[in-house]
Amino acid sequence: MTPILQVKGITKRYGGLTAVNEVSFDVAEGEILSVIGPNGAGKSTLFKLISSFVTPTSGEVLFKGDRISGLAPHQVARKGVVRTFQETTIFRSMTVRENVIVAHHLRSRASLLGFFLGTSLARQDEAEFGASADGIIDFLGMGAIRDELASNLPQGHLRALGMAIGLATNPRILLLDEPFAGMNHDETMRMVGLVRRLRDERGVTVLLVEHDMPAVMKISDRIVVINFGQKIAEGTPAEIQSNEKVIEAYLGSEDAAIGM
Ligand SMILES: Nc1ncnc2c1ncn2[C@@H]1O[C@H](COP(=O)(O)OP(=O)(O)OP(=O)(O)O)[C@@H](O)[C@H]1O
Repeated sequence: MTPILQVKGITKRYGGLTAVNEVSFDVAEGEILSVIGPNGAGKSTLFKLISSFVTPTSGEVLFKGDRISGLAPHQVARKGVVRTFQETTIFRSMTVRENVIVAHHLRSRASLLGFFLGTSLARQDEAEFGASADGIIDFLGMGAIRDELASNLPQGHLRALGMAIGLATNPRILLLDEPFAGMNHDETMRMVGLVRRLRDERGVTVLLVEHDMPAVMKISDRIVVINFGQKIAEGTPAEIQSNEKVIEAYLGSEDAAIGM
């Protein structure tokens, strides 16, 4: 079966600096794959290359066998490859539900202008989007804060809202940028459970960049390790934890040791 995502020899140079260097890997449909590596290794750049926020210097990314590199980020998102958290737009003066409804307009037939002008197509979308938004909010266990203004939400809830906004675009692949950052153990475990359910119940393929090693080891089917822009290892959590190159890359870095 063709992998849902293929990263093929992708390179990104900024002037003399090679942020990502000839990285290749495949992602199978329904897989949870983490990208890890010391600070500055090139993980965020790799995510931006996959979601087409930056253009590769060379190499390409294929989604379901079609090249997506070179498309605009919104075109890639419409195809179903959605990056969330760092560049998610949350309208702080809107409620949780309103934010999730507005996010549906990325896949809307009517334009966002139509939504504000109240055209009939937009009104039809509105009813459909309201029901879908409620489904997502319930799925994420956010029912109690449905009508809360985003400006009143603490960090953990804002993150959940970021995920709800990502889900509103009906992704086939969700790219999560440090989903556990700033969370305590209980919040992290709750988020781990949610990501698993996303895959199990909605069939979403998940790629994540994360520094929280215990969470990465718990959640991932497979891990890709990047150091100085290059892929140095790829394998199951158990394989990665005992990989000499990986242990060496992490020695002396700010991140906690790879083992637990
Ligand atoms: N827009 C840019 N212009 C110039 N250099 C950049 C740019 N974006 C990233 N870099 C450089 O590319 C390298 C990789 O950065 P990147 O943010 O991808 O690493 P990272 O692994 O995500 O780091 P962290 O874990 O600290 O978030 C770094 O040396 C960074 O300074």
